[in-house]
Amino acid sequence: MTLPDLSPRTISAVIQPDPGTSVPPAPATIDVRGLCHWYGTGALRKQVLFDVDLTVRRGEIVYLTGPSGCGKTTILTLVGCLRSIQSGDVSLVGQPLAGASKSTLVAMRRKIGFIFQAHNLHRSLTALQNVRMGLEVHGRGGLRDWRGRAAAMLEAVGLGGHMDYLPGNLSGGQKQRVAIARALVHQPPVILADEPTAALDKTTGRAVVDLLVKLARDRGTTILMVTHDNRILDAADRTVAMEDGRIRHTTGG
Ligand SMILES: Nc1ncnc2c1ncn2[C@@H]1O[C@H](COP(=O)(O)OP(=O)(O)OP(=O)(O)O)[C@@H](O)[C@H]1O
Repeated sequence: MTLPDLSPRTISAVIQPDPGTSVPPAPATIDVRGLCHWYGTGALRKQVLFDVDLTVRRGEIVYLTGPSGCGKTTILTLVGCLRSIQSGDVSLVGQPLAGASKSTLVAMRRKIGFIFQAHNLHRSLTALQNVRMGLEVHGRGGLRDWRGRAAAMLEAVGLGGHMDYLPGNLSGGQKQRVAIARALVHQPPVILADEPTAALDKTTGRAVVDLLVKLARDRGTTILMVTHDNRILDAADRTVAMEDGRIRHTTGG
C-alpha cells in the first residue's frame, strides 16, 4: 500500500484556498453610520459632523486627516465613548453605542487604548507605574501580575532599561513610547490615537509610528489615528480625508 504524502508542504498545498475563492472581509471593528454632531445650544448651536460613514475592519490601520476644525477629534471622541452620540450610530466591536447605558460605555472604553498628542503621563510616576495605569481600567483583576506585564510591554517598546525613569528624565519619543506601552498593555482590540507624532521631530515621529504599527500588526489590533503628519501617511492601510465635517475621499485599501 502506498502511504499518502503528509509532508507539511503537501498539506498546506491541499488546504490553500482556491485562487478563485474570495476571502470574506474581516468584521468591522468600528462602524460609523450616518453620524452627525452639534456643539453648543440655542443660537450658538453649530453642526460639526454631517452624515459620516466610516468602517474600519479588524486589524486595519486607518488615518483620519483634514484641516484643523473639520471634525476629526470629534469623531475620535464619539468612537471612544467619551461623548454621547446625538444622531446616527457607531458600532464598536459589534456593540452599538447610540443610546447605550453609562455602564455599557464604561465597559466599551476598556476595549480601547488611547494615545494622545501630549502623552499624558503622570509626572510623579515612573515609566513602569505609568504603564500599570493602562491595566487599571480592568479593576483589581487587571492588576494581577501587573509588574511582569508592564515590564514586558516596556521591553516591547524598547524601554526595558528605563522602567524606573520619571517622565521628566525621558525624551519626547521615549515618553510617547511609554504612552504606547500604556495603551497596549491591557491588549485592547482598538487603539484610538490623536496626533501622536505632533510633538515629535520627523525621525522620532516616524520611529514612534513604525513601532506602534508593528505592535498593532503583531497583535491584530485595529487603529484609527488622527494625524496632520503627512510624513507618516504610508504606514496606514487607508487614509480617510475629511473637510468641513464630511468625508471627502479615501485613499488606499
Ligand atoms: N467642546 C466644544 N464646544 C464647541 N465647539 C467645539 C468643541 N470641540 C470642538 N468644537 C468645534 O467643532 C469643530 C470640530 O472640531 P474638532 O476638534 O473635532 O476638529 P479637528 O479636525 O480635530 O481639529 P484639529 O485638527 O484642530 O484638532 C470645530 O469648529 C471646533 O471649533
